[in-house]
Amino acid sequence: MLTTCSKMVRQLLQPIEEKAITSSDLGDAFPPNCTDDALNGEDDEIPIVDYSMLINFDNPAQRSSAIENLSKACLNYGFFIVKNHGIADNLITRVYEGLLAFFDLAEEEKRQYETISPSDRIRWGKGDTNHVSREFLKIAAHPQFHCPTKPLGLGEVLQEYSQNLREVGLELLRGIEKSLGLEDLYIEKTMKLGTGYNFFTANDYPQRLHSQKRIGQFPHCDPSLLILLIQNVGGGLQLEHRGKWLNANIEPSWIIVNVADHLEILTNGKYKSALHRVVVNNEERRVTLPMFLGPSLDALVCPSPQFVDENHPPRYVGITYEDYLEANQHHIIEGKSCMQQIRL
Ligand SMILES: O=C(O)CCC(=O)C(=O)O
Ligand SMILES: [Fe+2]
Repeated sequence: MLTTCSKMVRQLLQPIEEKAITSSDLGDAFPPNCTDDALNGEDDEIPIVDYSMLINFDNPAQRSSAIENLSKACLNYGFFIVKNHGIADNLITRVYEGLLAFFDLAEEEKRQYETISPSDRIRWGKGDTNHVSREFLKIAAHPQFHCPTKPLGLGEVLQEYSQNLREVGLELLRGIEKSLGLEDLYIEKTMKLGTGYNFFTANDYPQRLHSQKRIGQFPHCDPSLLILLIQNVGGGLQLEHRGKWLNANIEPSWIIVNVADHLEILTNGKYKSALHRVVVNNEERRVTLPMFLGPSLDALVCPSPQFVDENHPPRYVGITYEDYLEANQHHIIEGKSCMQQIRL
């Protein structure tokens, strides 16, 4: 029944053509002349969540205060920095080293991952136009973990990091469901997180020698429930907050988390998917690793009854995570947003 419903929705989705990016597509967020002023972000504060307080179950006052912070951050910003997450600095350093070593491989080694077939769980690509310069590696990490075989050891490091990060992400979701007044494990159960589909996108933005090609990624939102990102050097990522772009000046050992499309759908728009973009730093090569912590591919995601009443009608069509990811002929490793198509 659910599958039929989701299939019908899928047929209703109008394909959006993917097109090459040109300067005329830059929109308000990136005016065609791309002056430095238009690309600059502001250094306002970003909310911080202390993870060690969130998991301090022996100290209810500390845990409540962390949940309160989570709640304000999700409601007023849609993003926050996580400190004291317990993932060893040394493991994070090895992740950056492994990714840099992958991107440093000869191009013919990486090209084997360029194909776009429905069965792909690893995908490599690069873009280098007038405005954008980025190389990426996408890998599915859960329920099955996939990784290129070279460089040696990358798979082990990423898998260990992925397991650690997943635990942090699940704990954050438990805090979030508490902040929303939902029963314990509500998100885990309804989104079938035991088989939750998680993927990574590793991004490599080369250093810039000129003020052009500063755009790493155009403004966008992403699918999944939460996105947990680390970056080897500060600067680059900007998140939209009340009409301003805030610089995510986070240290290599911190995690920046943002609310993504499927938490917006589940909460019927109470928590909003965070709009973000990347404007790269001119001096340093920057590697980032967001993890997209999502529902199970077969989970039907629709506004939960707790957020729907006479005054708050459902704002989104229910659709399985898999159908959402595959809308517009995208494959599930692509991770493209299609919120505008499911808004009611
Ligand atoms: O590299 C970044 O800072 C952000 C990456 C991102 O937004 C993405 O890969 O979807
Ligand atoms: Fe993104």
